[in-house]
Amino acid sequence: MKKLQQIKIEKAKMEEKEKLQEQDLIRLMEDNDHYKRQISSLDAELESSKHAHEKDRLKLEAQLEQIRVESENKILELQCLLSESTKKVQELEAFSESKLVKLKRRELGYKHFIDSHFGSLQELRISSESIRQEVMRTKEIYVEELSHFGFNLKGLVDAAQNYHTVLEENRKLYNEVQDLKGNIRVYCRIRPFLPGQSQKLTTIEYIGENGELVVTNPSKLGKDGHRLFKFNKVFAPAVTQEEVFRDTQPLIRSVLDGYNVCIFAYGQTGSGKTYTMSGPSMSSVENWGVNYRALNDLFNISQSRKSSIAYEVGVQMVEIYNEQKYVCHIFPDVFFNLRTLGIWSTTQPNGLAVPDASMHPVKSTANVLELMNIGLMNRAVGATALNERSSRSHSILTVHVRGIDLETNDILRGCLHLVDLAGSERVDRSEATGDRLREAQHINKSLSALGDVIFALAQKSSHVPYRNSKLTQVLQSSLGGQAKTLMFVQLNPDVESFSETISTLKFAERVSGVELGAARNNKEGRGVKELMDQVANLKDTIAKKDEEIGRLRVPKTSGNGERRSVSSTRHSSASPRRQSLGGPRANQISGERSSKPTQKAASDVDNSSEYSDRQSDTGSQQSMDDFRHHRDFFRQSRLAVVDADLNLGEDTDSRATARRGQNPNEDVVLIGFDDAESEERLSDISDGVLSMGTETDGSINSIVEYTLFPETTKPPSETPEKPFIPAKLPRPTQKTVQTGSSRMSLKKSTPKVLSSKKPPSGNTSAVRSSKRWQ
Ligand SMILES: Nc1ncnc2c1ncn2[C@@H]1O[C@H](COP(=O)(O)OP(=O)(O)OP(=O)(O)O)[C@@H](O)[C@H]1O
Repeated sequence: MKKLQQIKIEKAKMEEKEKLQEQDLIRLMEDNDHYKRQISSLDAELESSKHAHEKDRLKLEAQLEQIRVESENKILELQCLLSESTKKVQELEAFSESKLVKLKRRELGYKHFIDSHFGSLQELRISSESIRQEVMRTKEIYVEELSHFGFNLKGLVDAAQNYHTVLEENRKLYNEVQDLKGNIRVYCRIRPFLPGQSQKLTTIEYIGENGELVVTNPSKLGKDGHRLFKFNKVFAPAVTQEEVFRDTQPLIRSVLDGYNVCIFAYGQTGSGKTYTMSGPSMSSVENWGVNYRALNDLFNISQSRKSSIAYEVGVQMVEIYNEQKYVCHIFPDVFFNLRTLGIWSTTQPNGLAVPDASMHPVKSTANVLELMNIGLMNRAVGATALNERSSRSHSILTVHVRGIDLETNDILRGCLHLVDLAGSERVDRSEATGDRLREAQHINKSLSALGDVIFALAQKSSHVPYRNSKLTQVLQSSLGGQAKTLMFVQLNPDVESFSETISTLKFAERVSGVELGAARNNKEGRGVKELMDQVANLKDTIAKKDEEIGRLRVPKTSGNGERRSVSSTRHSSASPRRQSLGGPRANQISGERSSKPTQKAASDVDNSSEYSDRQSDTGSQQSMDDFRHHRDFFRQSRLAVVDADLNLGEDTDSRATARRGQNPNEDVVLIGFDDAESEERLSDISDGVLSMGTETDGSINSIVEYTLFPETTKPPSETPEKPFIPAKLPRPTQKTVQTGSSRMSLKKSTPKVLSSKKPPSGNTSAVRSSKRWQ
């Protein structure tokens, strides 16, 4: 049992063990499955990695092949480069070899050069030593010469210190010479016939070298047909612009010395005023008129003086039209109404009479030419727009000069007025009305005012009527005082312009006579003049006798021949002025006239001019006495004529006074004469009268007042009462018949001249009464 028990225990153990073994087996079988599965997955993995590896291997082999090809190419390239480099190295070796050879050669050359220069240096050293010795010697000479120069320089310094004093003295002397020549000068210039006018008859018979001028009245034969005038200078038609300027030049210099100068051109339309003042064109220098030449001169002189005086130049270019407006041509927008412009009442402290807004600084002639071109262009435009106004307006170019003396800081101020006056023709003959009449009146007024100012200055009158017109106001600074005045009297030689020519010449003669009557020259001048008159008269008598003898000897020739002989005799006369100076012969004529009024009327142009001659001869004192004398008479006569004219039979004094009180301009229109003769007579006589009216109040009224009564201006002849007889009012009709032919020709001529601008029309009598002094 025990054994069985043991066996049983052993059997249980055996069974236990078997159970464990079974479990192990199961586990091992599971492990085996697991491992089998693992092995199969590892197989699959191995297979895939084998594929991948195979792929990589193929890829790497391809890359290897590519690299191999590339490296083979590279090797080839490198082999090429190597061969090239080898070639280059060989070349460089060859080049450096040759360079070396060259450098060696050059080194040899330098060696030679240095050797030779070394030799020269030795030579230079030797010569520098000799030069040093030379310099020492020269230095000694210099010192000697320097002391000599110092001595000379001292003299120069003294001279330089005196330079300013000498310059000042020179200026003074120069201007004294100018003063001696007279502060008012009159140059007469005769225009040549224009192309196509060569067939025309001329009124100019003789031009003397000393300013004598003989004009012929084509309608009067014999002696009465000739008139003699004397001016400072007469320029023949052929005289060039340069020659005309040569006689004007000295005045330009005065402007730079601080003087005021006024140069104006007077004459009828188309007589060459613009030609003389501006020239026909600016393009050619030889045609330049006074304006351009004057400015050119100003700049040239100012340049030559620039080391001692610094000059500044400014120009103004204005136009006065109808006494109301002026246009600044350089600045066409500047268009002022003079009536509202207070500045016109007096000259400004800076010497400007017009607002300095219109002033333009200029630095050279080219500058001026440019400005004047603009000005002329603007004027041309204005002229078209305003119906060719240029002939009926005064064009004024004013040059202001300011100089600073660099040594003393003194300031010099000079002013040059260059004036192209309005046409001076007798507008009254053209029967103008409306605007034209107004223009005529204004031109008359301003030209008369200009004459009044000149005469007032000549008479040294305490009152100079500058304010009577805008023209004289603008020119105020350059008229009177130290100012110098030059008038160009422009003549048209055409016979048709004879009447205008005579009027112009009479005006000019009176202006020129002004200077002759000046205090300083008068004393010496008159004695000489009287003697010259006597000589001239004697020569005249001899010539007459010769003529008579000639006539008795040879058969009587034609009228023309006779006339020629008269004129030729006259040419040979020593003093052509004899006739106009009014010696004993003139008195005789005057006497005849008063006793035979009908004969006198036959040539009233000459009558009044003879008076004018006498007037200039009698001197300023006499003139002033005459003036006072006549003025009283004018008043009486004027009143009488107003009365006669209106035929009212009332108290003339009160009527006239009342009328004057109403409107000063009314007289101008109302006092008229229908008779053409009286019209001409009035203008002629105005020559002799208006100049005396310098101390009037200057209105148009007063101008007309003194213009209308010609006879009263006749100087007293033997008996002082005679001039008071208004012998020319009224004039017998018979006289008109006697002078009919000459009058016709005169009357025809005037409208012709005017028609070149614009044919005027209208009421004669109205214009007539505004007769201006010519
Ligand atoms: N000395 C001269 N030589 C040649 N031609 C001249 C001379 N003077 C004037 N003329 C010519 O005569 C003509 C009229 O001259 P200009 O225009 O100067 O006269 P004006 O008096 O100024 O006239 P206006 O009063 O109309 O201005 C112009 O054709 C001008 O070229």
